[in-house]
Amino acid sequence: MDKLLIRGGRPLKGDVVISGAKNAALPELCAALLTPEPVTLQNVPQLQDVGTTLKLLRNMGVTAERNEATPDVVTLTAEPLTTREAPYELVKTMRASILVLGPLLARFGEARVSLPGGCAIGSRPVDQHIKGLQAMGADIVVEHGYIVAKAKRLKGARITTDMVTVTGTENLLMAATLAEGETVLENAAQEPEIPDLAEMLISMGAKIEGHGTRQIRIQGVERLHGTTHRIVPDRIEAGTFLCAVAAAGGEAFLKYARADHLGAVIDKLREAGASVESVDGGLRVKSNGRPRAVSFTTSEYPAFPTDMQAQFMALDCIADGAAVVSETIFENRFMHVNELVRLGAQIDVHGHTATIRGVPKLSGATVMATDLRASASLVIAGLVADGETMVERIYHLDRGYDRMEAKLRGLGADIERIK
Ligand SMILES: CC(=O)N[C@H]1[C@@H](OP(=O)(O)OP(=O)(O)OC[C@H]2O[C@@H](n3ccc(=O)[nH]c3=O)[C@H](O)[C@@H]2O)O[C@H](CO)[C@@H](O)[C@@H]1O
Ligand SMILES: C=C(OP(=O)(O)O)C(=O)O
Repeated sequence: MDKLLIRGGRPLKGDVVISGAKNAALPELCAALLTPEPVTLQNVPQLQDVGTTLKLLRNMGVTAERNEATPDVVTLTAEPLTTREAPYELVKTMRASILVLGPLLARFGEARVSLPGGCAIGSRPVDQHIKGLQAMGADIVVEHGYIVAKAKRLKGARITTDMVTVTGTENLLMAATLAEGETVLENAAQEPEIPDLAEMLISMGAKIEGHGTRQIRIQGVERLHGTTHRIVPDRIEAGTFLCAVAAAGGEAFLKYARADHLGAVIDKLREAGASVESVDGGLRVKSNGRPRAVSFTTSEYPAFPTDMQAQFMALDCIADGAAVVSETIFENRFMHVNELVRLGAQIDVHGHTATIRGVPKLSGATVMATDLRASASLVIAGLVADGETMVERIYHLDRGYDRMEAKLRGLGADIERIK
């Protein structure tokens, strides 16, 4: 199993290119199922979850070709399909596999998708996806660990989800594009990946309004056609590099990073004392010495993202003062705390709240990554710690970051992958 060896204490300096967003790429790859015509995606990040999604789609008969000269361009053709099934072996490694459910059901009238099951950060049920599709007339049973769904043609409906769900909104949005009549999604997620998906679907002939707001209206059409779409830059990857520079010191230019998608994170970084500036083509970040401790609460976009909680906590670990961090989205998303403590951090957890008392220095040790963003948090901690930090189980990191250690090395970090 690969590990990362980090020799901490070096400031970061230089330019880094932000890749396409994992959380936009995954639904957008699945959206290719909605049409028999070729769909080309540009700016596809090179990460494990994309590989798993391509495997899942190919397993159904989709042809998916990466352009050799430009590996960030993938063309998919979902015709003919040999099966409408997403097997457990593939779904278990990536919860976002549930995103094939809506498109399969909408275009083919049937789908058999393994239940994703629990994962490190919480139980993560998909009841809202199922409830929404049932409201659109689907006949759904859960048997032998699979969601088995059938519908002659989905019918438009008004759907109010019990909570804001990102992939739930995406699944229902994709399904509604081919349904008969109008669908109104109330309490829809507003994360930037949703309008990006909606723009892609519109370019395929879908009729969608209100994406990026709490209410999305979709007029179903008979069929969708092929398209070429460029995936939005990854705001969480950008946020991770912003935190890394603010914690480790130095300054960097993040090419393609978008300030308008990172409002809450940038506000908190400024509160911590870093300078973050929107410049032509990206973001510039500069550390102004030891950060100040900053408290925050995770919530739905546009509030502070849960996917940045662990990385910002690493910054708070070496900040001046104490911070209180509340996690409101996932019930078990403090798995990084015990590992940060192994590096010398002072953190107490009570339920959904962590109190961090900043220390002047962390000290390198061997730590174990437990989930994707926890891994990124340990890498940031390793960059600021004295001596050597070994981060084990980085397959979690590889799931969602495009060549992170190479990008950090480009900024001057002393970090290497141990095979
Ligand atoms: C591939 C992708 O885009 N993943 C993101 C997506 O995950 P994902 O879409 O899985 O997260 P959701 O927005 O659905 O989850 C929000 C909350 O709703 C709950 N819930 C959700 C659906 C459901 O049917 N029932 C239910 O109870 C979840 O357990 C969680 O507590 O949004 C999360 C929240 O911003 C991010 O951390 C993930 O990076
Ligand atoms: C939790 C995450 O992803 P996923 O929903 O794919 O598990 C994440 O990107 O931080």
